[in-house]
Amino acid sequence: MLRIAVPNKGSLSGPAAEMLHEAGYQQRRESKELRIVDPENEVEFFYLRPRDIAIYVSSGRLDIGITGRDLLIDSGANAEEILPLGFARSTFRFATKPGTARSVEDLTGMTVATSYEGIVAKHLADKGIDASVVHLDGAVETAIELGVAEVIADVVETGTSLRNAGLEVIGEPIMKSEAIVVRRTGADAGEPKVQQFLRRLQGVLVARTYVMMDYDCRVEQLEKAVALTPGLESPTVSPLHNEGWVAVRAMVPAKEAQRIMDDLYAIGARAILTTAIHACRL
Ligand SMILES: Nc1ncnc2c1ncn2[C@@H]1O[C@H](COP(=O)(O)OP(=O)(O)OP(=O)(O)O)[C@@H](O)[C@H]1O
Ligand SMILES: O=P(O)(O)OC[C@H]1O[C@H](OP(=O)(O)OP(=O)(O)O)[C@H](O)[C@@H]1O
Ligand SMILES: [Mg+2]
Repeated sequence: MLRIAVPNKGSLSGPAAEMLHEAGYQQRRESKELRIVDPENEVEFFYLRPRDIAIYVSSGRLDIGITGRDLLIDSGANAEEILPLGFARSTFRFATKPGTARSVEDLTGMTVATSYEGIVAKHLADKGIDASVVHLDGAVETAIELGVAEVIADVVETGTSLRNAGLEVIGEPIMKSEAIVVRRTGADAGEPKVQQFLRRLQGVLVARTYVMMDYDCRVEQLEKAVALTPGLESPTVSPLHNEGWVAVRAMVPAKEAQRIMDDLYAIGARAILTTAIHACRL
């Protein structure tokens, strides 16, 4: 049975459960459940604190985990990223009150409050900056106002939390993060059960980012049309009953679907349809 760690709370937990559900796995019914077995898929899910997941996986007791890239790096655990999942995207940045510091180099001698001590201490050491780090569990934006630190280092997505606290970012992002699948460093990623799990999640990612496009076009326009919809391998082209026309079917990126439909229409394609993909294996 494959043993998988899933975030039990916070920004990662809802989208992770949703993705697993879309991939056909049973998920817990109540947020208090800490462990469930999905016998049909031969998987056991452990609902753990996102911050602890890389540590459990590195111990080898759990085969796979879903966590954030920033949490993995901060933990220093012996685990590695094997698949990015595209949700809980964020940056990790320094911020302070306007006028305190203009660049990261100005942080020398200051105190930085953060929940990600591992990332911050390493970043400062790599840059050769001598600053102290104070660990806080969360809501670090308030630390400056309350005099615990001059600078914070925190997760930034929209920037609303920083703006509300009257803070501005300093320097470039320390790192970019998103939800990821982790595995113990050096563990056999080719194991069939692990591969099947990854293929299912990849299927969800593709189903979320692509749509199926169908249209009819004149044979003379086929090459131009196929250039607009090359598909993943190559589009399916079938003859129509009316001579001189073909039907084309190809997967296209969902974000570009409307533009592609306009371009296809402009070269004479008609009956252009897009449909959602519910699941796939590439
Ligand atoms: N506002 C946000 N937007 C996108 N991702 C976020 C956001 N806040 C946190 N994350 C990501 O979620 C992960 C942190 O998960 P965690 O559950 O520990 O924190 P949280 O979502 O802030 O919840 P908590 O309320 O427990 O602090 C990290 O990978 C982080 O980058
Ligand atoms: O840039 P934004 O869109 O505002 O998002 C970033 C904020 O979201 C998270 O906070 P959360 O609400 O999880 O609280 P926390 O600080 O207690 O973790 C994170 O720690 C930032 O504070
Ligand atoms: Mg948080």
